[in-house]
Amino acid sequence: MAIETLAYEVPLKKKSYSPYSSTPETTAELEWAELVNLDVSQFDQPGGKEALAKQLKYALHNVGFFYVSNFGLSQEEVDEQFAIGKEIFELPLEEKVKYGADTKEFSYNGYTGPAVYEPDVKEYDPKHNIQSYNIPKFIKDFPGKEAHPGPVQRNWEKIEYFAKTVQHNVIERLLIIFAIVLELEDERYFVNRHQYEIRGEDHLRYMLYTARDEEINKKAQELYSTGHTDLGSITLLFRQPVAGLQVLNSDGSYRWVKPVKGTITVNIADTLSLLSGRYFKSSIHRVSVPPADQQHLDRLGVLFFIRPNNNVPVEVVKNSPLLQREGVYDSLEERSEPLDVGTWVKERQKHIFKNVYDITDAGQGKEGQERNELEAEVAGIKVKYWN
Ligand SMILES: O=C(O)CCC(=O)C(=O)O
Ligand SMILES: [Fe+2]
Repeated sequence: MAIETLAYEVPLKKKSYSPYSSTPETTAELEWAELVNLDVSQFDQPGGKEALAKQLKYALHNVGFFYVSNFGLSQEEVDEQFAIGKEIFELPLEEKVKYGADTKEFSYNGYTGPAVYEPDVKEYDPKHNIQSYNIPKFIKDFPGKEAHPGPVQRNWEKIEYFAKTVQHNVIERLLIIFAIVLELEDERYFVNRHQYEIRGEDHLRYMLYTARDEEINKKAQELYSTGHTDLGSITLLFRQPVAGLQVLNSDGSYRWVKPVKGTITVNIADTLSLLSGRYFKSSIHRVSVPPADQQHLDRLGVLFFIRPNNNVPVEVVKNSPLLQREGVYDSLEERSEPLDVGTWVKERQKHIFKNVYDITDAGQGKEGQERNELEAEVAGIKVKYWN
């Protein structure tokens, strides 16, 4: 059976953009995580999605990270997105801040960087060298291209095509695979909770880590970002070969996540984990300073942060034979009041803005506690941050 017809239109491809040249891979000997690679072009073959579910099951529960390949976008189309990101960050700061995210509303959409949310942030603060430009879904709830800077305006149709192709070829297929893993009668259970046309706080993010001096890297404990879980359903990372991303292994040590050409790196995030009764693992990850031969390179990424629709209740999926057998239903956290995804996302973003960025020194919580001790309750849900 072919994937259901699109509920939204994928616009036609436009003429190609000049590609952003790739950098060589690191020659450093690093401990890489071993991750499965899902060939999502198998999805529509007979027995394809069931085979993919089988392949993914262990990683979903135990690892929370995997790769996706053959997703129907050429390397050239991916490179174009890196070129657009590069052009955005090369704009003068005065121009970028015109499109600054509404941090008072704890929104991420638009430009963020030290100049926007923390003008006096220390240069060794993990957030000092990060800039992002976030674009929400291409739906009527969000402003059109006129609300964005030149490089986004000029490439609007291309970005829309890219985002919707990813939604159709990767996200919807993964959501069906997740339902098959849980043995749900309704394979579209998660798809129906991630409808493109319905408001949700998903976004496409161009993200740049600017290379820093050795001395500053040392003060920052050799980290670009400290350990965390993502808050949405899944995160997709289109990457260049600059190593940095690390996942916390079951033995308590971090492993590097290799950028593999032709793949998207995917990780499971908190909200999907919550919907699965925490059976799906929201992976703990961080970004290290790159290995010595890449430390001088700026590190650009193109990411998708996927979330369920705002009107979806944060509640564990019912009637999963797998969750039943695994005893997940017997040990669920009680909730006294219903919570919807929109409220949860907003409260969590507020918490991240107020607490996670408010660190007095690299690697420490604001009251001096170690970062791996940071634990809080947000909208009645326990959240944690790690070193
Ligand atoms: O840049 C990366 O590789 C990962 C970024 C990340 O973990 C995040 O933005 O949540
Ligand atoms: Fe993350």
